[in-house]
Amino acid sequence: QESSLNSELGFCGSPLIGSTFWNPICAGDRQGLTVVAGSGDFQENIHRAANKPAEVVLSADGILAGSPWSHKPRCLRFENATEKYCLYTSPTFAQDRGVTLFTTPEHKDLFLQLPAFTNPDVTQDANREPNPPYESRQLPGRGVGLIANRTLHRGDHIFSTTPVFVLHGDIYETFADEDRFPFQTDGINRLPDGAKKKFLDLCGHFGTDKVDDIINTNSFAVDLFGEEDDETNYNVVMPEISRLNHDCRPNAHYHFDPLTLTQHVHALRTIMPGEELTISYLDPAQTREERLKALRASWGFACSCSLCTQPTAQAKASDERIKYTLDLIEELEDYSADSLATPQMAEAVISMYEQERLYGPIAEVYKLAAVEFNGVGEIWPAVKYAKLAIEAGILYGGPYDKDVKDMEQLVKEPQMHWSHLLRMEKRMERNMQQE
Ligand SMILES: C[S@@+](CC[C@H](N)C(=O)[O-])C[C@H]1O[C@@H](n2cnc3c(N)ncnc32)[C@H](O)[C@@H]1O
Repeated sequence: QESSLNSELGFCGSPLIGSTFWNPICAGDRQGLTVVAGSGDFQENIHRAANKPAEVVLSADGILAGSPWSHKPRCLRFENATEKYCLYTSPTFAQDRGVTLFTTPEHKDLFLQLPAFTNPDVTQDANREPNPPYESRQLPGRGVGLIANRTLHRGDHIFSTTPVFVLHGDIYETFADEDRFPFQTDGINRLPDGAKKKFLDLCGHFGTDKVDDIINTNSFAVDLFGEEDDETNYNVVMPEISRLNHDCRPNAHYHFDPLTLTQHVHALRTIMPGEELTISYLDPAQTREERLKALRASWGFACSCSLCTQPTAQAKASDERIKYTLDLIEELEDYSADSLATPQMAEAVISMYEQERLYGPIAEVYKLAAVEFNGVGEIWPAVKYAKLAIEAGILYGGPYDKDVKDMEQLVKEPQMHWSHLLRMEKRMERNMQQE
């Protein structure tokens, strides 16, 4: 489960539910023959010159009738591989905001089947900020940030935006920088002026190729197409949401809807006017040292949030709480007969998440508690925690998140849920085997 620049760029850690800030540097690169080619929509003529990348000249003169793309797709292919990755720009996507996809022709066809492309109505409320609950300001030592201009309560919607650049995760491993960079730059140049300006105004911090630097610093990692463990990782840049700075105990969280290609941001707790809106760029259930290291490596700053600047005694207690909860969560996620998990253990984890102010990820431990109570046949506490998991899960993973759906099933029919009496049955089986 995890997501901006794909958050855990530096150490490629496991992502949080839904989209995650990601940093593709961890994907590394590989050198290979570059091919500039047309997509499957166009006839390709490949010309190879000695010691030079093969180049493909498109035989079609213009854009095919009915195509949503404003330019002839250009493609890259690694050596003799069959897979190629092409640039597709739709200037009309999301009420003419526009988007460039850098993906395979096969995935391009899947994108075109998404409601985001087939039904423009689904994105009509995205990217619109008639009366935003924040102002954008330059902040000392942290660049641009967004400051709340009115009181927000937990669950309040802050904004929703669609990406202007969507990149298949495999391009980082497949292509050398010198092949990839010009393509990425071309992908941005093809965008409508408004989207291009919003992208180019974003900050980078690695000081490398401008467009690549902006992608590294500002993209979110999202999973698209396929079943759970078989989904493809994409990096998406949504310029407005990228203005949110990091806090290890943020007051807002985001989730990505893969059907509408829209990222939604909501308040996680009460936010007072004048407070900066923040999200977490990484899995917040890590020790201070781990968080500081990851933030420095992936986003180039020394975190000065309230948690990272606590006095030593509090910081040590927080680290110990986090390590302890991670051990307990491992036990709770063990559904074998040997697990020592109990409902009280799950409640202890909830309490520690509250002490840690982990108001987004707490969705996951509410679920563990619901399952634990249902596992021993205590239906009403199970329903109570399932309801809490749904409330927090909608903010954390979105209304269509699989954990939210699972908890809705538990509330509806606890005795029919996969967890009902699971713990008791496993332990009885084990006892019988031992006798
Ligand atoms: C996704 S951008 C956030 C918006 C950015 N401040 C801007 O001006 O566009 C990430 C960059 O913002 C800065 N940043 C984010 N959170 C910060 C924080 N808590 N303290 C200092 N700098 C931060 C870092 O330079 C980081 O690389």
